Amino acid sequence: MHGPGDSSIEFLRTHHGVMRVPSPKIEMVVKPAFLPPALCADLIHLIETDRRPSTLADYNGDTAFRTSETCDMKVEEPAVREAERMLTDFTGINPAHGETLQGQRYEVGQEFKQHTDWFNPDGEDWEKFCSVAGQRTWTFMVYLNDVEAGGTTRFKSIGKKVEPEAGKLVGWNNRKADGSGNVNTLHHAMKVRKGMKYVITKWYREKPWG
Ligand SMILES: O=C(O)CCC(=O)C(=O)O
Ligand SMILES: [Fe+2]
Repeated sequence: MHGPGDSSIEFLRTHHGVMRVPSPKIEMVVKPAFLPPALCADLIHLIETDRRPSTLADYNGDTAFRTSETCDMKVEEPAVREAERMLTDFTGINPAHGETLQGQRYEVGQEFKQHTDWFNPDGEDWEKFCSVAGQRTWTFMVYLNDVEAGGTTRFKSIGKKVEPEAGKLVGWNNRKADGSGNVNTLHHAMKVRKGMKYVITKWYREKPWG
């Protein structure tokens, strides 16, 4: 049995249209057309009107590491509430374990270089980011638009590339069976070559968030 901050492949596969990425190294699913086009458009509008330069939890000295812009999605907005509700139904995770839904916007040339979403328990930022809510359990992100060129999310160690497509969801377990971080979740949001890219991301924690 898994905890309230956790999802499972078995549960996710009960939803219509969910594909498991066929790799024993990672628990990962893709579901095309998870969010309807009108909701994607509303979320894009919110990101457009309220964005700031993205930050890094573990700053590594590379100012070009994450060049996108970020929006903390406000639950007062009906579109955000609807997306949150759909994510709760889909993941089966108690929403109290979710971080604030985050929007991302990438212009041509912007990217988020290879990283994991889980934190290193031996790193200096563990205390700051994980002492209360614990490790990140699952990541679920949704592409909000079709990108003209580029913007692929590449998982190098499993040889998987996920192409942006309006409404498509991708989700993965950040941990191995023993609860430690899975290095096979390393991923790179590659540079947008043409057009713009918008995504929303939901990260879940072992313990309740804030
Ligand atoms: O935009 C993407 O394709 C991935 C974003 C990402 O990895 C993140 O925000 O942690
Ligand atoms: Fe990431």
